[in-house]
Amino acid sequence: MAKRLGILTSGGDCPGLNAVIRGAVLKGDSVYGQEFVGFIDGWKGLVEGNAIPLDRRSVRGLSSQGGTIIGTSRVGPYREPDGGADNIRQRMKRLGIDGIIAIGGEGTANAAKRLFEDGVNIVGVPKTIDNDLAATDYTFGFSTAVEIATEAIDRLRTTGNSHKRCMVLEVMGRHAGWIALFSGIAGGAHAILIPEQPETIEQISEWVRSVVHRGRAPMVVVAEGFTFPDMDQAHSTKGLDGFNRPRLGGIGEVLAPLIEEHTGIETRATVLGHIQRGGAPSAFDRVLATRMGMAVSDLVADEGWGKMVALHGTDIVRVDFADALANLKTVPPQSYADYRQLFG
Ligand SMILES: Nc1ncnc2c1ncn2[C@@H]1O[C@H](COP(=O)(O)OP(=O)(O)OP(=O)(O)O)[C@@H](O)[C@H]1O
Ligand SMILES: O=P(O)(O)OC[C@H]1O[C@](O)(CO)[C@@H](O)[C@@H]1O
Ligand SMILES: [Mg+2]
Repeated sequence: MAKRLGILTSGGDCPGLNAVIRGAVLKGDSVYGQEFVGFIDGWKGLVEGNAIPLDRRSVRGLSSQGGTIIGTSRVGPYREPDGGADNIRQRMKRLGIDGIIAIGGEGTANAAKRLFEDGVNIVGVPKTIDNDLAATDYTFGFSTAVEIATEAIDRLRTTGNSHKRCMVLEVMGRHAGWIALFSGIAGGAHAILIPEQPETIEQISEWVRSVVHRGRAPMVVVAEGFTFPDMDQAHSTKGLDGFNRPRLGGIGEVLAPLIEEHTGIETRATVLGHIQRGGAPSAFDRVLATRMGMAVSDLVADEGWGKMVALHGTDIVRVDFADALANLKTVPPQSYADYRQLFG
């Protein structure tokens, strides 16, 4: 049985990461006698051998804390000169680590899958506020992000109503519009624009005008990955991230003046940004993250290398990395079409 485990958090942070760490350490310690270390700043800490001990005392009170106490980064495990499976296996041997628990999104899971195929003992826990991992029905962090975005919509509506303005709220969602869709429905938005379905400015303006004709102030929610039909990639003016992908954000600021130009209605944009990723997790996310942490302790006790824990219905199950990564979970066209009937 694997006794000494290294935990890392990789990719964007997400409310609930600390609750996973706490759940794993508490269950591992009390049920299996497992010991844990935390690698600092994701794969970087593993590659550089930078680890801190994680015992019961160090995870005290963690389930309500946002962020990750062991840090995160977008540095990959194959980075030269110290990365790669051989170096990592040697590093683990030197530190007496039997297996790695990688908590992260799709990129982290892809890196973990590759390490597993190269002979590293590794398991995964899925995380992302975007909720776009097909492996699991919900990821922790998503509920928190939706709560924050919904509160933002509620607040924007009172100021929009007072000034009779059109308000545009931009939320995260690179490939999937789940945060936009859920918060938009919860907040009664008049149009919800998601990466999965381009819409023309003419259509958006028609929805906005019809709201104004009813004497209401329009509320539009747009995901950062939304595109107009003539755009071949999402709006990006902020350079590349650590893994050379365009940093998104700012489509709301493009959309607002276009709405104003096409409708004559004064329009303001707000970009919610990292506020939706920071701070305390919702109660739902704390519970989900704690359950996933406890389940991953069981998984390593069974030496279920190459698998991730996931939520299926109300159960926490185990899935192979390969199956988990087959597809991204995007908003189904039919589901969007149903809600779209309510726009305007
Ligand atoms: N296919 C891959 N092979 C090896 N390493 C990868 C692969 N994909 C991603 N990585 C590494 O793993 C890191 C984490 O992935 P990424 O930055 O996409 O975050 P993530 O885990 O998907 O979380 P987020 O949801 O915030 O994007 C990347 O920055 C990159 O260094
Ligand atoms: O600012 P960062 O850390 O690069 O992350 C931004 C990205 O992270 C995500 O929230 C996914 O975690 C995306 O929606 C967004 O594009
Ligand atoms: Mg990613």
